[in-house]
Amino acid sequence: MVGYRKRSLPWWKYTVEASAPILPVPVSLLSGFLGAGKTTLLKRILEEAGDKKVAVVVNDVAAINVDANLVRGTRTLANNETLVELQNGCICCTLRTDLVKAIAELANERKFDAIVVESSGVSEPEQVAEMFTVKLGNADGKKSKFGSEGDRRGVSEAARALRGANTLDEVARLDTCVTVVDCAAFSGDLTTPKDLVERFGSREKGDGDANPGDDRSVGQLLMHQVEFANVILLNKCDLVTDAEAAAVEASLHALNPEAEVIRTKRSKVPLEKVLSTGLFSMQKVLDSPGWLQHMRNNKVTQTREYGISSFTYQSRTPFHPVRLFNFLNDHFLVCLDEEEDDEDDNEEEDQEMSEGVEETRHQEDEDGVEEEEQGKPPLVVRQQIVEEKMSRQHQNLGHILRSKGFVWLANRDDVSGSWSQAGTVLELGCGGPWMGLMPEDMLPEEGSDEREMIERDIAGPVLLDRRQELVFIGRDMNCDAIVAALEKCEVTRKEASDARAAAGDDKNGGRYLRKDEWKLKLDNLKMAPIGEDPFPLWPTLEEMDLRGEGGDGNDHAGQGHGHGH
Ligand SMILES: Nc1nc2c(ncn2[C@@H]2O[C@H](COP(=O)(O)OP(=O)(O)OP(=O)(O)O)[C@@H](O)[C@H]2O)c(=O)[nH]1
Repeated sequence: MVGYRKRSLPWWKYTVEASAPILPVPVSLLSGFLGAGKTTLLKRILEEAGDKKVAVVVNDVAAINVDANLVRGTRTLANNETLVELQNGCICCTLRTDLVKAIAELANERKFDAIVVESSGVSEPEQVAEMFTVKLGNADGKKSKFGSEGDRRGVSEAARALRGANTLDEVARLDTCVTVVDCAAFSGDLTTPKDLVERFGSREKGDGDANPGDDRSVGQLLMHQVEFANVILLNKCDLVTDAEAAAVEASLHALNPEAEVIRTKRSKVPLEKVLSTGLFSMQKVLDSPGWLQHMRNNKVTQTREYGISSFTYQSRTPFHPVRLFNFLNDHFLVCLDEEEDDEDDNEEEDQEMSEGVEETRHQEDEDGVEEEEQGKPPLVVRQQIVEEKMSRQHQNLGHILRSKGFVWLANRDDVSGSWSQAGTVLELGCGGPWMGLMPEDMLPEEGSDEREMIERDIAGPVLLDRRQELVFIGRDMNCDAIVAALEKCEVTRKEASDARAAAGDDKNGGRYLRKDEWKLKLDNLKMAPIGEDPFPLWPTLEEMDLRGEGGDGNDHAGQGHGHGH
């Protein structure tokens, strides 16, 4: 028989070990639009936390932290909970290092069972999540290259707060991303013609959260918050009928099938659904958007309840740029970016990317804002334009909530187009080189899932992976009409032959070309009489400098298969 000897520890060991929470402390990140119910949820968490010690970090972009005052105004902070206010900036851009510092300091107090961060309405949870794994410094006091020059002090302060840890997640781990959605405002926010300042108020004027230089659309921001969530609270259900709530719930399930969607009134939810759930993992949440799952699983169509459906449009014929633009412009507000991201502009920013942090668009300087605003029609006019486009869309195609993927434009054979639509706004810009043109050693490892997906897309040595692949998620969508409309945008054999003939390649009117080859080298494609090529120039393969800092294989493997926000 094995002997057993009872050992006792000195009393101080018991107290320390029994009460000090083990690092890393779980962090819940609350996102959601202005007025969705985040502060209401936060107050509820504090009121119902019982024995749990919860620290809160509240971010208000304005100089006066209204939310902090609201929380402080309740009796909820009576139990030694701590409230940290981060104001005059946004935790996903200008206050990133302040956030790391605040969380690290709270975690190192070793008295909290959980930390809850309430972000401002305009912040993107993905940008906050990235901060947990950014290397800020190490025990030797070395600092990583991170942040803009002006933020070096912030970086060293944050690094110091980590007390020797390299990354925040060594002391505090992101545990749950909760997005609160206002059920009554969801559809309106997706289709609003308002810009962020009109929707959220202006930080500059001190009446809201948005930065006047911020060109993100309201619908795209909402979509990012919904897609990057483990738990979605569908709040304010008291303001809609059951059927309306069910329809929004079905939409959210389609947009993010991995998230748990919980209908709430006044953000009333069992705390175990939002605290210490253990649900967050970066890979899982990046993989969770409905469009990506649809694309990955190679699903063609899927029908759900409440008229929600999704399908993928696939084709190996390029679009005629003018016809495509005209079709899009009839049904959406079209934004044509020259490049999907502009973070590759200089070496320093490349370095930041490699550290896992990129400059976000809403901290851009505000140069040119006035000019842009001067050119913008007044809201009533934009409202009218949107109503016309939406009514045409609903009548011809149904309600398209979200579509995403990439496109092949005739006369741009080397570079894919990246298509991202949320509600009213559709963005189409350069999506990087086709995978088939990437040097072999820059592709993901052979045998990996990413590599298999790329190989699956290669349609032969000429066409390679050039194709249209677009996932549509919507309500009462007329899939046949969408497919027919997109097919009409494709370049015809006659147009291609004429284009080749115009380039002096007219021996047989193009007929000597193999079936797949007539789709390529259409630089002389005729745009008139229907118009000029409306798409701005995209960088060429040479300009992209595939082997440069910005062109690593993994990054581009993300094209179409990664998160692609
Ligand atoms: N009718 C109704 N009102 C709600 C509900 N939840 C919150 N509210 C109210 O909506 C308003 C905004 O709620 P908040 O919790 O402050 O929203 P928030 O997301 O924190 O908003 P910001 O802090 O401004 O970004 C408050 O007046 C709440 O009382 C709900 O479920 N139904």
